[in-house]
Amino acid sequence: TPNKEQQSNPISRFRNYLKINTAHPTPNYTAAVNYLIAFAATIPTLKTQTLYLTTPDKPLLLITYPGSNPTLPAILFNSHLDSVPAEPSKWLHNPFSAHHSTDGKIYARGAQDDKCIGMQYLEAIKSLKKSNLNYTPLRTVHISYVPDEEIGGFNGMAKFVESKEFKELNIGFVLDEGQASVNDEFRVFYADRSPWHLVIKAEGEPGHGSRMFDNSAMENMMKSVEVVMKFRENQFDLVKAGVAMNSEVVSANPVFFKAGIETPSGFVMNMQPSEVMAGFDVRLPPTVDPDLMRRRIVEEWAPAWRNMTYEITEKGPLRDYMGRPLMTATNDSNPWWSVFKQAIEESGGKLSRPEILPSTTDARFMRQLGIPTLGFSPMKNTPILLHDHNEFLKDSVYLEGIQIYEHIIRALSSFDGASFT
Ligand SMILES: CSCC[C@H](NC=O)C(=O)O
Ligand SMILES: [Zn+2]
Ligand SMILES: [Zn+2]
Repeated sequence: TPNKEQQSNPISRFRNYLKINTAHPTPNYTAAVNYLIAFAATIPTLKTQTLYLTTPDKPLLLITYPGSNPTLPAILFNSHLDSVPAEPSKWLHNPFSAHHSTDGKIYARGAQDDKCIGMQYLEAIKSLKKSNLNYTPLRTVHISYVPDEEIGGFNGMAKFVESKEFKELNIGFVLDEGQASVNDEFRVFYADRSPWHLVIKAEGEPGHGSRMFDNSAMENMMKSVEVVMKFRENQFDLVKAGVAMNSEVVSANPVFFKAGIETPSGFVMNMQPSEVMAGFDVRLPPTVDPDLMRRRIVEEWAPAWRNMTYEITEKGPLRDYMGRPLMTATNDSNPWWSVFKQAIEESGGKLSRPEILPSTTDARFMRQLGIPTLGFSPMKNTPILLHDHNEFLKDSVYLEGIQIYEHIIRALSSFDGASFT
């Protein structure tokens, strides 16, 4: 009969975390936080604290591994509690059963994004304490579990970084989630692209469906759509030609069109509507000047002379408190970078060239405060399945990740920073 240790091992603990459904729109944050608190309680010296920065159904869990010199800036390891929804009928296995296949794959929503890292942080500390009894961190290590990253983080990390509790942590460096790598090198991210939700609206002359006339709302909108799609093609051509990576160009993807006069029996066919709307998901790399982009939108995408209006909703900051683009240095000017990189190398791993993340994470809120923040999830030789059907992570990749974090946590938390605090 299996003993207790065999029943509860890193893989079973990961699978149990994955079985807690924290998918939007109804994430069970309370269950996830209770589970993490119970696991943290099995690791000596860890302290836990639950913060409620908005409503009681959106807890934020903070776990602390105290360092011997609390005056030094601390290290923060962040992960989000939530995940995007899943369509179970389109999966091979139920996305909330954490099915473990005979070839080692663990299928679950959140397996890659990002419940793996949330559990790996704790497993790494557990393992570090077991294998290295004398190890005490110099710097304090904090682990945060935040709600709502997938819907923008406005009631999660955005509130946390503004809190008195966060300021008191005196964070010097942050690791947050990254993305899987399809080859043998780990990926690391020094910036995100900023999302803009752009809605453009065209107005024009209504009229009988049989009439040809200038300036209908539809015609005005179609002209804009052509302009946006041409811009998109030019940006995408840079990627296809190998001149830039996907995350280094501006993406502008149409996500909705709203037009026509709809009745219970369908769209009215013989009326040309007086109003049309289209929505675009626009992503700006930190290297792009947002004012130039705004001018392009006013002058070319939604020009008033074509009877168009627009609304841009910026989903987060573009610049830090000093007005600088939200980028973390990945060279010797950033001592944390050097310590991080060396830890990866000492663990036997290799890093590929630092990248900009194509999407957005909570890292932007910490970079806004000027805190160096890198995106990193130790998943190599793994297909990129975040937000996809059949998201999975191999057990061996998960376990290797725990060892990588042991190296990272030890290196960062023992970094004395000599001339640097
Ligand atoms: C509007 S902010 C949304 C944040 C989201 N993050 C993960 O996918 C993203 O779309 O990048
Ligand atoms: Zn994520
Ligand atoms: Zn995500």
